[in-house]
Amino acid sequence: MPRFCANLSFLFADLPFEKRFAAAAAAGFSGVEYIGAYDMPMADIKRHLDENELKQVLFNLPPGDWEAGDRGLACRPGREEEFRDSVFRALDYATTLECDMIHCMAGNMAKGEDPGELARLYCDNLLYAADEAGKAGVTILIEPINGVDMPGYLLNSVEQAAVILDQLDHPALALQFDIYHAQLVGGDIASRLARHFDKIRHVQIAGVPGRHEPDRGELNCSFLFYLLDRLGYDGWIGCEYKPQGTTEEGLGWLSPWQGTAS
Ligand SMILES: O=C(O)C(=O)[C@H](O)CO
Ligand SMILES: [Mg+2]
Repeated sequence: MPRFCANLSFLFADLPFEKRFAAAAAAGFSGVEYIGAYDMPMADIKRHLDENELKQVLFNLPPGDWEAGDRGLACRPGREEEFRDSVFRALDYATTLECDMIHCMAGNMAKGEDPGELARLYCDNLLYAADEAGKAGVTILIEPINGVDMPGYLLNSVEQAAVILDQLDHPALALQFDIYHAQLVGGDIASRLARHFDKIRHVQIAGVPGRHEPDRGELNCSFLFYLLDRLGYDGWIGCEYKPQGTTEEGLGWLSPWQGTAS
C-alpha cells in the first residue's frame, strides 16, 4: 500500500521549520518533502533526518526570488545561468540528503510573452537539468500546477506535461502528479492516473476544494490510493495540504494507512 510523506512546507506549519522533522516522525511519517530549505545548512538537515529516521523524498530546485514572484526559473529568458547554478546547488543538497527526486518548477509567463518560446527554453533547461541529475542518480520531476493558485504558471495540465516528457524522452525526467492540481485542471483523476502511469514518479494529495485534508471534499482518496496500489505504484504520496486545524487533529484520514506500506 502507498507510503505517505509529510510536506513540511504545508504540514506542522505552526512550528519552526527545524522542529517539523521531529513532529512528522512523531505523527508516524517515515519520509518528508518540502519546497526548499536552502537557507539551512545541508548538514543540519541531514542531522534532523537521521535523528528522526526520516527519508528525504523530494524537494524543489531553488525557484528564484519567491517574494518577487518567481515560481521557478526553467522557462525564464535571461535567467539561464541562474538556472544552471540552481541545478548544481540542488544536486549538492540531494547528494548529501540522499534524495533521488527534485522538482523543477517551470516558472511564470508574463503578459505578452510567447508561450512557444518559453516552452522551448523550458525544454532546453529541463534537458540540461536531467543530464546533470542523471549523472548523480537523481530524477527531475515536472509538476502541472493550476493557474488559479499560481496565475501565469507555464505548466498547467498533466497532458501538457505528458507531451513534454514524450518529446524529451529522457530517463532522468518524470511526472509529479499532484492530484489536487489535476482535479482543478481536468478532473477525471482515476483515468488520468492510469493513462499516464508510466511517467509518474511522485504523487501528491490534498482535498478539493480548499487544499485541506484529503478526506475533505469531492475526491474519494481511499479509492485513489487503492487504485494506485492496483496500478503497481511503489512511490510516495506527498501530503501537501493546508490543515484546517492543527496538523495532528487532521491526521485521522491517515491512520488506516499507516503501517500498511508494502
Ligand atoms: O504547489 C505545489 O503543488 C508544489 O508541489 C510545488 O512544489 C510548490 O509550490
Ligand atoms: Mg504539488
